[in-house]
Amino acid sequence: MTDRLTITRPDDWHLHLRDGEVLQHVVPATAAQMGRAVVMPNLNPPVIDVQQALAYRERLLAHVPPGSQFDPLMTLYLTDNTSAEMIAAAAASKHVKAVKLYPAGATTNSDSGLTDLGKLDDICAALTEADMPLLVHGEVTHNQVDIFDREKQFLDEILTPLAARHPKMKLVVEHITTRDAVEFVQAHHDQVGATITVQHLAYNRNHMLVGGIRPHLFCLPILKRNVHQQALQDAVVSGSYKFFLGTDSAPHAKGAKESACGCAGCYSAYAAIELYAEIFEDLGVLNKLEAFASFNGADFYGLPRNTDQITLIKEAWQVPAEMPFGKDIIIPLRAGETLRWKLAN
Ligand SMILES: NC(=O)N[C@@H](CC(=O)O)C(=O)O
Ligand SMILES: [Zn+2]
Ligand SMILES: [Zn+2]
Repeated sequence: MTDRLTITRPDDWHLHLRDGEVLQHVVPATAAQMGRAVVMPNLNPPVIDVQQALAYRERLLAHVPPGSQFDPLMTLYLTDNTSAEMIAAAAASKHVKAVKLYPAGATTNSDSGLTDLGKLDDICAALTEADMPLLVHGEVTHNQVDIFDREKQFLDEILTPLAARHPKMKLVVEHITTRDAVEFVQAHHDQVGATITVQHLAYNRNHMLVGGIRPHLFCLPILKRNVHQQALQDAVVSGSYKFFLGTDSAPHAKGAKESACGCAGCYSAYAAIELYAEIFEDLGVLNKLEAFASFNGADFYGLPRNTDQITLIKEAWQVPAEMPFGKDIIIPLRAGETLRWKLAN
């Protein structure tokens, strides 16, 4: 039985850190384990240009503990006003690594998202030119489309033709949740990859809805039926280099989740690598954790792999029932439960 696992330091290729006083909690949590994280730009108001991204990065760096080399990789939020010049400027900056597409209204703070997807072609041409990836929250937002079908419909309606028109553009389908998305990624060339979260590997919609509604498992895209969870598990078991770690850790205060109109998002960053390790072990592929967590994403982005290592120890510990979150508290994923792996420090 493995009771110690040393791997190259991982990176989180999809992370929400928010802003303001909660940074004192969430930045050190990720910096304790990840070498880098792709920081999502859906602040309110969103991060739309290089200047804002660099200013946000400074606010993040102010909370990185001394001695940590944690490097926040910044993203720009695509709006109807994003221009090819703004993308060229982002590519020329050292710290902006990608552009994020939120269809307007798709998720938390996406009201400034692209309303006219017809504008995407110019953006994609500029991204291809800059060799910068387009990150997508892949869900359509039409009222008539069922929430469980929104990812598949986005793939069929938007991403399949877009990838065909821009075959050289790097495209990351973020936080995939369906068998359709796994097949989409597998069917494309190496320029198309995907992030997979802890919650979409560990849960399906029954976990969220049977025996009572569990608001802390509500995230977007929403948890799907078990055959889709199985397809995501098969994708990581396959060891394909097209899939990589992206927690989509998306913290919201307890009250914002336990509400008549609760926010979407799970807080997993506090123990991201431990949570993935447990899942990979359950799937019998602990030996594939390192590539998923520490190699595939860096290779996809064309960035060097981290050179230092982390060690996980087989040591049971209990996740706190709640954690401080600025003036609020937050209920982490798996609150009160026992985790099997612990990061050594
Ligand atoms: N994943 C979520 O459920 N929520 C994210 C937004 C997102 O990534 O779609 C958030 O910012 O809260
Ligand atoms: Zn999203
Ligand atoms: Zn997200």
